[in-house]
Amino acid sequence: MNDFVIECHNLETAYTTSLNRPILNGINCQIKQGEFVVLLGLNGAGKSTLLRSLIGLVPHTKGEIKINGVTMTPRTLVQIRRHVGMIFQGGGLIRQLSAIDNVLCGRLGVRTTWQTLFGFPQRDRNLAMDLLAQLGLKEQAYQKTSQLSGGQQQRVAIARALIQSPQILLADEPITGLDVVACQQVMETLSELHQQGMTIVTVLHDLGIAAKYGQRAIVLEAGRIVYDGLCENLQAQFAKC
Ligand SMILES: Nc1ncnc2c1ncn2[C@@H]1O[C@H](COP(=O)(O)OP(=O)(O)OP(=O)(O)O)[C@@H](O)[C@H]1O
Repeated sequence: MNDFVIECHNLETAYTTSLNRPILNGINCQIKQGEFVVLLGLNGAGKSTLLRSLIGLVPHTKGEIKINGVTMTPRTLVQIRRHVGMIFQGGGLIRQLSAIDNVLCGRLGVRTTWQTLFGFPQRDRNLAMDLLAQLGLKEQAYQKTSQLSGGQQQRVAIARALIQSPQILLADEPITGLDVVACQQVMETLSELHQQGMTIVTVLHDLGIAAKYGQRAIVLEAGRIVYDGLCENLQAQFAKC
C-alpha cells in the first residue's frame, strides 16, 4: 500500500484522426494525498482531457488509472467518483437555478429519485448553506446564479463539488475570465482547502499564479508530460515546449 491518491500508468486515449495521435499519449504520474498540483500546457495539450479522464469521463484505451489504490473500471467508477470532486471549465452551473439549488445538485449522485421528489432533505440543505457561508456567499444563496459575478459563480461551483465531501478536488481553469480580485478569492479558497488536507489538481494558464499557489507543476505538451516538478522556473520550462 502506498500513499498515492492518483496514479496514472502509461495512460493513453483513443487515436484521434484530427491530431494524428491519441489525445493523451503515455501519461505517467503519481500524486500524493494533500498535494497541490497545477496542470499547465499550451491550448490543446490535453490538460482538460487528463482531468476528465480522472473521473472516468474520457475512456482510456491503454494503461491504468488508480484512485486511492482502486483501479478505474466501469464497476469501480461510482465508488471512485465519491472521492473526487470536479469543477468544470466555465463552472458548469445551471444559470436559472439559485446558488443553493446548484450546490444541492452535487448531492444528486448520492440521493435516489424518491429522496428528492419533494425537494432535498433538510440535512442536505443545511450542508449546502454551510458551504455557501464558508465561501462567503450566504447572502447570495437564493439568488439565481446568472445574477452572480464570475467569481461568485466559481465559488458556487466549488461549493457544489465540496458537498459530496471529496478527498480530491479537480478544477479545470477555475480562474479563467475572472478579474484579479475574484481570481485571488478563488485561488485563496483552493489554498485553504489544501491547507485542510485536500488534494488539489487544477488546470491554470497563469504561470505567476501557478508558482504562487502550486507545490508541483505538471506540464503537458501534445498529450505527454514534458515537466513534472517544482513550480520554479516555469517560464524556462515553457520556453522548451
Ligand atoms: N471529444 C474529442 N474528440 C476529438 N478530439 C478532441 C476531443 N476532446 C478534445 N479533443 C482534442 O484534444 C486536444 C486536447 O484537448 P484538451 O481540451 O484536453 O486540451 P487543453 O490542454 O485542455 O486545452 P485548452 O487549454 O485549450 O483548454 C485538442 O486538440 C482537442 O481538439
